[in-house]
Formats: sequence, C-alpha cells, structure tokens
Amino acid sequence: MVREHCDRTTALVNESSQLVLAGHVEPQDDLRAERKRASFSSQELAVVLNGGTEVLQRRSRLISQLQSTSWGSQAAVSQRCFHSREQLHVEGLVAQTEIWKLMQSGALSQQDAKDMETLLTLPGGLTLHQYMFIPTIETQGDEEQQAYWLPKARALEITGAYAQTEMGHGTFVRGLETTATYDRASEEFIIHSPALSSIKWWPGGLGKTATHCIMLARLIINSKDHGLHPFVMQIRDLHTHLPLAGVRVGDIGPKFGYNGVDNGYLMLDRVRIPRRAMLMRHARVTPDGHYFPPSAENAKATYGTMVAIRALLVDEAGWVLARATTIAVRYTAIRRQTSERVGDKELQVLDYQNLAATLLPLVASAYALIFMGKASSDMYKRFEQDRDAGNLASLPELHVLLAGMKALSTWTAADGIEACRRGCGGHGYSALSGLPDLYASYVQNVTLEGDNNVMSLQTARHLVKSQEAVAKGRRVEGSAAYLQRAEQELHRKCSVQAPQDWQTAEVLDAALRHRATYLAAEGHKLLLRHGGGKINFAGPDWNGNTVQLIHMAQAHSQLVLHTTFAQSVHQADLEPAARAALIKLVALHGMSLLLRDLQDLFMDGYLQAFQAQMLVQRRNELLLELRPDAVALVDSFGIADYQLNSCLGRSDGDVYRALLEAASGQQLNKTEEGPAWNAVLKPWLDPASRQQARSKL
Ligand SMILES: CCCCCCCCCCCCCCCCCCCCCC(=O)SCCNC(=O)CCNC(=O)[C@H](O)C(C)(C)COP(=O)(O)OP(=O)(O)OC[C@H]1O[C@@H](n2cnc3c(N)ncnc32)[C@H](O)[C@@H]1OP(=O)(O)O
Ligand SMILES: Cc1cc2nc3c(=O)[nH]c(=O)nc-3n(C[C@H](O)[C@H](O)[C@H](O)COP(=O)(O)OP(=O)(O)OC[C@H]3O[C@@H](n4cnc5c(N)ncnc54)[C@H](O)[C@@H]3O)c2cc1C
Repeated sequence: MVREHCDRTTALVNESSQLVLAGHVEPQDDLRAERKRASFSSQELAVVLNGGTEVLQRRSRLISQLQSTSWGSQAAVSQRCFHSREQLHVEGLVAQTEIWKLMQSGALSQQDAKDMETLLTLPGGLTLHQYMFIPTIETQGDEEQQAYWLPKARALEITGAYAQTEMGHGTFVRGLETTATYDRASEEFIIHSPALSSIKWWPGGLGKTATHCIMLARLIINSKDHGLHPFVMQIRDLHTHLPLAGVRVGDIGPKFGYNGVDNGYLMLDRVRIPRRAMLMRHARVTPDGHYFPPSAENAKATYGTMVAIRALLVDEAGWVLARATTIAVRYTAIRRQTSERVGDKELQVLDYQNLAATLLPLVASAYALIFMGKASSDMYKRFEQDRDAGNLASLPELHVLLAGMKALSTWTAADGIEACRRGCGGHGYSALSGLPDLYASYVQNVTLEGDNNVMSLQTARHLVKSQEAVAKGRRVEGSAAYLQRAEQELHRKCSVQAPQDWQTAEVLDAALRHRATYLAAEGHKLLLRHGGGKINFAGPDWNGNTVQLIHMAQAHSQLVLHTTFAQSVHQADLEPAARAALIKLVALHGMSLLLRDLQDLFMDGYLQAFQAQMLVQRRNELLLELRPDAVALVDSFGIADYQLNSCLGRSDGDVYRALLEAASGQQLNKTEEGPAWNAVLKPWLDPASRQQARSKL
C-alpha cells in the first residue's frame, strides 16, 4: 500500500514535468556541473584524507556487507527516524550482537567490527562495553585480573558499563560518594550508596544491558578514605538478567537524543564483592587490608580511560562535521532560490555570501579537525607504548592538550551541525535531512567525558602554571612552549599592509599566537589580584574569572589546531591542485578563527582598524575563490550515501524525489484517510456520522 502510494505520486510528478518554468534546473545537473568545475580530483584527495585506497575499499566492502543484512540494510537505516526508544534500543543491540558474531566467527577483524558500527551510526547498549568497560580492565587490571575478565567480556559472556558519574556529581570526580569498604574478615568490599546524590546516574548501557560495570567508588579501609578506585562489579544474574540482591538498577528515561542507548541508574545497598574485584594494576589492597597506593606519577591512573575516550572524541569530531557539511554543501548547491524575474534561472543558495560564509569555514574546520584527530590519535598511541614500557612522562601534556581540544572540537562540531541545519532552511528541519538526529545524538559530546567548560579550565590551569614556570626561569615544553617568548611577543604588532598579506601562513600563525599569548598573560594577571602573588586554583580569583580563563584556553587550543592543520597539509602527499585548494582552506580556517574574536587583537593594539578591514576583505575574496571547489571539498571526505542517510546530502543530488519518496512511504501515510480518521475526526467531519451523533442527543 505504502509503495503504491509512493509510485503513484512519483508518476504524477513525471507527467507534469512539461509545465516547468524556463529557468528550472534539475538538481542532479547542478551537482554534475559543480563537480566539473572543481580544480582538483576529489577521489584522489579522499584517498589521502582517509588514509589510503585500501581504507576506502574496505569501507565499501563493509557497507555492502551491511546492506545484505536485515538489520543494516539501507531500508532499515532510513526507517530509524520513525522508531520508538524501545525499538531503537533493541535494534541497536541486534546490530551490535550480530557484528560481534561476525567478529567471533573470524569474518570481521576487531577494527572491521568497530568501523562497521561507526558506519551504521546506531549506538547501542554495548557501546560502553567496548569503549570503556574492556579498556579499563585492559589498562587498570593486573595480569591475573585481565586473564580472568577479558575472555568473558570479549566473548560477550558478560557485558559492562562504566559507572562513574552519580546523581550529585559528574564533574568533580574527587567528590563522588559511593563507598567500597573493606571487610577484612570476609576479604570482601561492601559497595554502598550512602545518599540519594550517590546513586550512579548516566552510565551508558547500565540501565538494561549490562551484567557488570566498572564501579568507581571511594576505598575505605579501617575508616580511612583512600579516594576513588575502580572495581569490577556484577549487578545482574547471568541466567535471568535480574538485578542481584541489594542492587536497584534501571534506565534514566528519554533524552535529547541518543535514545537507543539505555543510560542507567544504579543504587546499591551494601553489596559484597570479592577483594580481587578491585582493579589492582596501580593500587593494591592485600587480604589483611594493607593499602599500597599508586606511584606518584601514576596518581591519576584512575582517570586513564577518560583520557583515552577524549582522544577518540577529538578524532570523531572532524568526521561528524564532515558528514554535516557534506549534506549542507551538496544541498545548498542544488537548492535554487530567488531570481530577479519569475522564470529566470534562480541562484544556487550557496552563492549567497551569507551561506558561503557559514558553510565554507565549517568545511575548513572539518578538515582541520580531521588532521587534528589523526595527530591526537598518534599522540595517544605513542603514550600507550610509553605507558606499557613504564614511562608516564608524557601524560600531563597529553591530558591538558586533549582536555582543551576535546572542548574545542566538540563545540565546533556540535555548533557546526546546527549551523548546517539552519543553512538548509525548512528541509534542514525535516528528520529526512539526517541533520536533526545527527545534532541530537552528537550534542551530548560537549557534556560527556568532561563538560567542555571544565575541560577548558584544565588547559587554562596548565597555561597559568606554564607562565609561572617561565617567570621562575624554568623551561616550558610541549604545546605551551610559545609562552617562553611571551615578553617579546607582547610587544609585537601585526605586519599586514595589504589584504593578500593575510593569506600568508606566517601572518596568520603570528596573529593566533599573539592572541593566545596576550590572553594567557591577561588571565595570569587576573589570578594574581588577591592571592599575594600566589595562585589559588579553587579560590575566588579563579572561580570569578572562568569566562576569561575558558576563552584563554580556547585561544590556545585554536592555535594548536590551526598550526597542526597547516603542518599536516604541508606534509601530506597531495597533487598540486589539491594542495593549492587546501592551502586556501587553511587560510580561510585561520581567518575565520581570528574574525570570530577580533576584539582580542585590538585590546593591546596588536591590530589596527585598516588591517581588520583587510582581513574581512581577504576572507570574502577567499570565499569566492573556494566556492567552485565547495562540492569537491566535501566529496573528498569520501562519506558514502549509506552513512549520510540523508535525502538532502545524497551524492546524485536527486533531493526532491528522495524527499517525496521517503515522506510518502512512511507509516503515517499508510492509509489515505490517516490513523485518526475513524475514532477522532470522522464524528466531527463526516456529515452522516455527525447526523447520527445528533440524533442520539
Ligand atoms: C567516515 C568514518 C570515520 C569515523 C572515524 C571516527 C573515529 C572514532 C569513532 C569513535 C566514536 C567514539 C565513541 C566513544 C564512545 C564512548 C562514549 C563515551 C560516553 C561518556 C562516558 C562518560 O562521560 S564517563 C565519565 C566522564 N567523566 C568525566 O570526564 C569527569 C570530568 N572530571 C575530571 O576528569 C576531573 O574531575 C577533573 C576535572 C580533571 C579534575 O580532577 P581533579 O580534581 O582530580 O584534579 P585537579 O583539577 O585538582 O588537578 C590536579 C592535577 O591532576 C591533573 N589531571 C587531572 N586529570 C588528569 C588526567 N585525566 N590525566 C592526567 N592528569 C590529570 C591536572 O592537570 C593537575 O595537574 P597539576 O597539579 O600538575 O596542575
Ligand atoms: C549522553 C551521556 C552519556 C554519559 N555516559 C556516561 C557514562 O557512560 N559513564 C559515566 O560515568 N558518566 C556518563 N555521563 C556523565 C557525564 O560524564 C557527565 O554528565 C559530565 O562529566 C558532566 O558532569 P555533570 O553532569 O556533573 O555536570 P555539572 O558539573 O553539574 O555541570 C553543570 C554546569 O556547571 C558547570 N561547572 C561544573 N563544574 C564546574 C567547574 N569546576 N568550573 C566551572 N564550571 C563548572 C558546567 O560547565 C556546566 O555548565 C554521560 C552523560 C551524558 C549526557
């Protein structure tokens, strides 16, 4: 019935096509023309961005495999936006367990399985099992514990969540309240929720899926509080899936998005777990209750899983923004709106400066974040190798870099998706565009794994400490090393004399570096106001100046992001035309960052008004220069239609037909009269029914 309805409507459209206005352009022709006028080959650039031809081929193979299943077919994926929470939850788990099965049978490697899930874009109750439960055991369990837990977790005989956040505390990890009290007589820990605020709240997969969790609780031995430690805790019976005695567990309810995942609550009434359930790679408790703390350089070992996830989130941000910009750029290149006279060819809306100025800098941000994501992953991998060899020296730098970058990247991606949605006008508001769901499911990333303001403040703390170090004549290494030359930098002025000067890498780097240095110096001064020369990182000077401190940390992260982008393009193996386009994109990225907070550069007289005017002029020229390459730049992300799952972003540009087919094919259109007709509308609207009702009065 639904299919018939759809076919009839399409036929009607085809029949009336001879009535179109003279200036009408078929959307597919627009996209074809866009591709023809590009200055470089998007296929070649896609290979570079994605890390090789094999990666793209492997992805196509995985998509074909998905398409051949009932749970991963295009039809199943495109129906998702019509489904309830319960359906999404079950569908997510079906997909994840099927993928797991393929992995266990050897048909998929572990990496294939992860990539398949990413392509499916359907998070489920097992996501945290893979990304936090197993990795925490791998990095924080000792050898014996790993040998005991990991085979069960990898075989899916048990499934786990990461239970850290509580109703009362997420940010302030040291303030968590759940207790793990050691009972020497039975050699067990007693896990307890002492207050309403101590109930675990938010962990993904905890509500209905997990049989176990990583429990973060305060270790108490002989009434002494040793702070937060990780435990592996069983919460459900393996035969019945019912909660164990003393355990109250459930789902926390519908959310803004991400509704297939059962984020859960967990309340514990003196539940006993064995001594060896405490993960003991870094700290230990002996049977007789002796506590051995982690070494000083391992003091933050418990936070290790969070650092790993932040690296992943940085990596993910660029690709998510790539998806949103692919949809928006392709759509705004086929969308035509307004001509001087009716019947004339209307303008592609991407040719309006307001849209180009919104979307092209976002394309640049997506590229910058993709390169940054790769750099962050490489940095994290190097840290892992060092850590496994017992060397944790790079952890402090890794933490502060990733904290600020997690904030910058997720803010950029989340705000960017919403800007793309708005840029697509009315059709952007339709779930069929793919953008509302992308936004609703992504925007959580600005909060989870460390709220972005809080993460920025970790970076701010490091920048302030770096300045203190410089003042004391100590050397500062790593991403804040530029503060070493703060004194000279603060006397510099912008050298721009002509609009074209803004395009040079040195000028842009210098301006971004000056801004970061200036803001760091100002932030430092603010903190020294009342402390008698000593900074209190939890005192009123700190808490009363967090707006400025967050801004300062973000300026630093922007500098790191931009210089990483520029270097990556410089080092990439690109054909000359693609390199030329990307060099312009790097310039647009830098200029957009400066224009967003231009006031900073005026504060200490670094910039003059004529130079700011030249910056705006050059940015506007760049928008025009990059416009012919807009579609090729998003094609180069190499994101398949399957993954976009968007009527607006499809690569052939046949947007209007796709919208019509998807809309007319949905369940609400299953019958012509609609589901409310008989029970609700008919008694009012149908004259015979009305007559009948009146006669009964
Ligand atoms: C095309 C396709 C291609 C696609 C490709 C795409 C590829 C990828 C696709 C993949 C998809 C991804 C899927 C992911 C799924 C997972 C979902 C995740 C779900 C979410 C899970 C969660 O949401 S789970 C809970 C997280 N919950 C937090 O995140 C709490 C924040 N809160 C804190 O984290 C602490 O509370 C906070 C503030 C630090 C203060 O901690 P505190 O009070 O103890 O420390 P202080 O501030 O006093 O600082 C004292 C000193 O500690 C230092 N320090 C602090 N932290 C440190 C650390 N971590 N490491 C080292 N050092 C650290 C600091 O730098 C200071 O150093 P110093 O003294 O030298 O200055
Ligand atoms: C979808 C989703 C999934 C999650 N999954 C998990 C999971 O699997 N496991 C888990 O343990 N947790 C999980 N969480 C919890 C998540 O990690 C926390 O919500 C997050 O760390 C923020 O903490 P909070 O909720 O306590 O926010 P709060 O800290 O209460 O933040 C409220 C506001 O206060 C501000 N603020 C707080 N502290 C400071 C400060 N020191 N300085 C300046 N401003 C401050 C913040 O910027 C924010 O605007 C998840 C959360 C979400 C939304």
